[in-house]
Amino acid sequence: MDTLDHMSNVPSRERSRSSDVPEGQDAPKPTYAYLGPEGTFSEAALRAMAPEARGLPCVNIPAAMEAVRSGEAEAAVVPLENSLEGAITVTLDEFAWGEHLLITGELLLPVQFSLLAREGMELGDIKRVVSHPAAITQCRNFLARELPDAVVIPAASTAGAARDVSEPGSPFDAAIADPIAAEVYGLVEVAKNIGDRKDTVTRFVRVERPGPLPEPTGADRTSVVAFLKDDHPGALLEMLHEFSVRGINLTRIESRPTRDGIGRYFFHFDCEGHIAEARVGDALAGLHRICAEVRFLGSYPRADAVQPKIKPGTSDEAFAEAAEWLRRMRAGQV
Ligand SMILES: O=C(O)C(=O)Cc1ccccc1
Repeated sequence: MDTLDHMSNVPSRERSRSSDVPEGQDAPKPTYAYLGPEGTFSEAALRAMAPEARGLPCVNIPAAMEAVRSGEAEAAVVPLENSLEGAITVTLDEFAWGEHLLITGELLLPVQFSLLAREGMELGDIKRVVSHPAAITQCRNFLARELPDAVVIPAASTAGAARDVSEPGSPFDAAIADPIAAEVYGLVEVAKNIGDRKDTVTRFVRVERPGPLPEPTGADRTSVVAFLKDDHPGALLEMLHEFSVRGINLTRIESRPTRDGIGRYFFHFDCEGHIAEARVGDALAGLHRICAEVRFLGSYPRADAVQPKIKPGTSDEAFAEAAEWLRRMRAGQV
């Protein structure tokens, strides 16, 4: 995968809510919250998406999103899914349950993991490994093969784990993290590129307070959360039908517990297209009619710039022509 190609599609447009800057003065740098501390993959994603931004490291993903809600940050960059293990559920749940935020951009970040330890440590010395759960699950084979007896402990972030390992008297022997974290925290790479697959990618999204949407580009993605009205046979099929009948391709579907009891779920959908396009708007309105609640999470340019194939009869022109036909019929102009 060509990283820069994907990164270059990040929209440059800033939805700045700051007032106009007087002539001769530099615009203030926007503040972007991210899962800290320095050296996380989230920080790498943020630097790629908004090189001009001031980074605000946060203790966890919900705190980064909360910094946007409170106005402490203009935006946050948070991981949403990875190509090996799927969803980052804490992010999905924050979108579904937290106060409304909008996704305004995305980035695909190729991710490589290293095993970092203090100088002098060797693989055979490592008994306690610490890292973010998303890193641990992507390095399962390495851990089982090379460190079968090691205890693996989850941490708030990869770089936080590396920082913990670097501290004198640390209870941990090694961290799984970005090689960059070795430089930041004075550690050495005991093993490099230890991911179960060497080509994993994490999708990050930029999150902002509700406001104007990014303009459609022709290669967009739309994200929504849908809560069922009631549990009945075919309820999921009915929701999927709203997309399929309008020729809309889904790019991700996830069920998450409603927290009301076993067997009760709500759904996250990502689909191709922009809510400004007739077929997508119509599908979301259809979902709204049949669901208890639909939370619109945003329409934003796709990082891979892939354009959807428009099925005959589902273009904006086809919708406009059909609406005009209906108007004529209703007026008796047969
Ligand atoms: O902990 C980090 O560095 C993060 O940014 C979260 C994460 C962990 C593993 C892969 C991608 C993102």
